[in-house]
Amino acid sequence: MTVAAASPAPAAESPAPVAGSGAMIEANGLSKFYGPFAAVRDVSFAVPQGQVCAFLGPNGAGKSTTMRMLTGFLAPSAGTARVGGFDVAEDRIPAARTLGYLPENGPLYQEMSPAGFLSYVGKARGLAADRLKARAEYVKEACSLGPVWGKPIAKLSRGYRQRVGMAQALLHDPSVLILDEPTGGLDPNQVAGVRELIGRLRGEGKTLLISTHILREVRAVCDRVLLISAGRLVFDGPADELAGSEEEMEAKFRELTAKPA
Ligand SMILES: Nc1ncnc2c1ncn2[C@@H]1O[C@H](COP(=O)(O)OP(=O)(O)OP(=O)(O)O)[C@@H](O)[C@H]1O
Repeated sequence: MTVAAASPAPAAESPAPVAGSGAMIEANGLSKFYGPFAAVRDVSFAVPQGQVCAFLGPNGAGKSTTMRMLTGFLAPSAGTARVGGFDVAEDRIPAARTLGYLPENGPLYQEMSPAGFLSYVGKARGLAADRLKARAEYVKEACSLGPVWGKPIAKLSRGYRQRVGMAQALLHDPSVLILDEPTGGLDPNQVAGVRELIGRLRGEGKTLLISTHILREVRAVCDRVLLISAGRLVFDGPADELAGSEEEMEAKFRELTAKPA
């Protein structure tokens, strides 16, 4: 649920600088066990400032679980996560100020309009009234929410609901965005709109981690690919290193994520 992303904290000021490795997103040996089942096993990576990184994997591979641990919404069984240099478990408030998160299932609070919902989220994050007004105008335009600004979220199409989710993730102008399937269930025009928005965010120097199933989009917008299969990281490198053409990329994806016989 999207509002959870607003819960940790007031976001009045910019956080202190990134420390340590200089990475904006860091997974250090992250694991999540449900009983004996390992949803995520010993996943480590670091995303530098300004990089747009795709997080790929088959259904059930562990993408959402990893993202929830990176955003501090799920406690890992082992390992640590840092955003903007802040440990998401120990330094929750500055980590939350640095981070915008689009969870898998988009925004709820169905009876609210996008305007009301974003105002609610902004206040929960501690944005001052004039800043909230300015940021709401920005996300309204950036996410093309003008036509539905005053309509109940319950009445919106899936594409518009997804944009409301993006708008809440962007509202406090975070330098890191973790987006769980921002193009899930969208039509090609809507996918193109998300691609454009990601390009704009890249231009603003944001650091992005994006899970997706659309390999074509990865080649279009991402600098780097992290591929997870059965909870383990099986590839980490530039998209063109994974494969030259879209067909080759699909073949490589299947090869790297094939279950052992
Ligand atoms: N609370 C839970 N209890 C038990 N198993 C869980 C729980 N949450 C997730 N899992 C399991 O962990 C594995 C990883 O799930 P996760 O949602 O992270 O995958 P995913 O890569 O995001 O998949 P999708 O692309 O379908 O969203 C799956 O097998 C899932 O069934």
